[in-house]
Amino acid sequence: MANHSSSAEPRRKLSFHEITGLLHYVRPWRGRFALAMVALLVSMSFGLCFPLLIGRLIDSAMPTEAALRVTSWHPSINTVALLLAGTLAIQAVLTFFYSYTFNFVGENAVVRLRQQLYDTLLSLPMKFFGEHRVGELTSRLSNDLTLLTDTLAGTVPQALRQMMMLFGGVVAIVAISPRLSLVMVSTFPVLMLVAVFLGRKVRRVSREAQDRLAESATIIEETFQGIANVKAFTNERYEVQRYGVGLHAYLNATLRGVRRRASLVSFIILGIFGSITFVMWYGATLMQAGRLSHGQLTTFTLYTLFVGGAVSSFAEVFSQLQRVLGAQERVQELLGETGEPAAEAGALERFRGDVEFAGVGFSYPSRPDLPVLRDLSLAARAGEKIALVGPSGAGKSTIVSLLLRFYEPDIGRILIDGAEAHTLALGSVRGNMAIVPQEVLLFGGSIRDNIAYGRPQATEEEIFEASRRAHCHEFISRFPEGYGTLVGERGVKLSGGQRQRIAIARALLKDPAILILDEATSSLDSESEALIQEALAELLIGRTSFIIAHRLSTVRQCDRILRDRAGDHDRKAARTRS
Ligand SMILES: Nc1ncnc2c1ncn2[C@@H]1O[C@H](COP(=O)(O)OP(=O)(O)OP(=O)(O)O)[C@@H](O)[C@H]1O
Repeated sequence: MANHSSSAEPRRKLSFHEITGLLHYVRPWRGRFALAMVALLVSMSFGLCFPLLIGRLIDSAMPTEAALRVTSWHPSINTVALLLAGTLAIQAVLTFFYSYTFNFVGENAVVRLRQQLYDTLLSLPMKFFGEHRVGELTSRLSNDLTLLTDTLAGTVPQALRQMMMLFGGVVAIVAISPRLSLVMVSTFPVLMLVAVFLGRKVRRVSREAQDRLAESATIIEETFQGIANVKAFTNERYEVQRYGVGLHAYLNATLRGVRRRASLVSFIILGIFGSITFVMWYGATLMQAGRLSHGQLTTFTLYTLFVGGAVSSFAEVFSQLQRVLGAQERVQELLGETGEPAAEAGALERFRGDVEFAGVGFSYPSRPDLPVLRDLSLAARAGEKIALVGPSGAGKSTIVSLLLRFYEPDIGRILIDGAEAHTLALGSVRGNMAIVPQEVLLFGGSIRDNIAYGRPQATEEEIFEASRRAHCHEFISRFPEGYGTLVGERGVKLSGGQRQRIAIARALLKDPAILILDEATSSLDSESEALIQEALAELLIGRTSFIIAHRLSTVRQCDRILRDRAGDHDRKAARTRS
């Protein structure tokens, strides 16, 4: 997945505006960031003094005529050595400071962004989650944001550093010997042109190799997903062969890339050493003619290395910036999605529990041509129990989703206590409802936390009370750590019946006016079943309940049945009090 996305990364033009846009994320720490910048600039200035001092050190040892002509300042070897030591010490301290600060700001900025993104994602409507894959969203939260941290903490400072090296270096070499600079610079365009040309070819091939690898990964994924099929049809050989063909294509593309990369590397090494030799040769002739001192040539060579290093690092900086701008665009896209109006149950309005569906028609946004509900009408007075019965795919869960306002109906109205649901605060609508699902999902935490999920501000006593009424107090108390017992991967594993009763306790704690119950289809032993039935009876009292029913006994206890016999949307409501 990661491979694939990186290989599919489109090439894009970098604009100055976009790059500076990245700095937007560090605004809350702009003081520190600016200070780190200053430290970086000062540290680099000291770094640029280094070749100069080394040159002076050599000239102090060999005070030739040419050396004496360079400057009137002729310090002793030890003075220069001390200055060098001082420069290095200051540089070390500043480097520690700026690299720590850039990382501090980068990490903080991205932690904040992660939080913001998670916040936005959670507020998005269900429609959004129907259209995006979970893998894609977690990849945004992890990969894209990690890339952003690396850039803010690493690439931005690196780009600044290299830019300074380049300009400082070029100015220095021109100042030392314009002639020699001309010779050096003349070798550059040829080198750069060939490197860019070869680099482009390498990139194209390595992208192709990544695509081939992603394709063969897809073969593995498909095979493992359908492993039962593969084995049943004894197609193992066939799959191995299919994978082999994919791998071969990858290998061919990779080797093509390797050949090109090898020629690029050998060319670059030849180019660098060749131009240094060329420059040194010309420098040596200047030195022989007494027009350049030993120290100057050394200084010149060191600056040349600085400039060469800076130029060669730009390719990497650019590709990193390109990748991060792509990532940033995707993150911004997500941040720009419109969320649901705040669903927190702030000022909760207490509903009576009258619910009415009036001529409701609905199809899912992803499949607009396939109506799921057509002209559904149903009125439930406060406290009534409605059984939703019908074959799989009839639309029972869809009715519940509309009630919870995960989606809005295409036509018709849903009324709660006589008011149109979409005019009520979303927080109040959901705050007045609780759902006991068929498969209860417990979070990795304590049993107490899991029950309090229904009302996080509930007191300990209220939690105990809800557990007693849901018949789970007894089994929880039997655990050595009681309500503090951890559930989930690292804790105890609860049975299906126990988890259901915890979900009932959770709903009791929430004390909703409207209850949605998706009855479990799996059969439990009769004792567990009896406990759940008792707990449910307690929970249903005085609430409007929508029960997705699978058992006749449950249906019998309901006031009304909404039935879809064949999934042909021919629904009729019938009163069947037994
Ligand atoms: N998120 C969705 N996007 C698109 N179509 C959906 C979505 N959820 C359900 N459907 C479709 O809507 C129809 C009704 O589904 P729903 O889940 O409401 O049925 P159900 O009666 O609850 O079935 P079951 O008893 O199997 O849970 C089905 O045809 C299903 O394929």
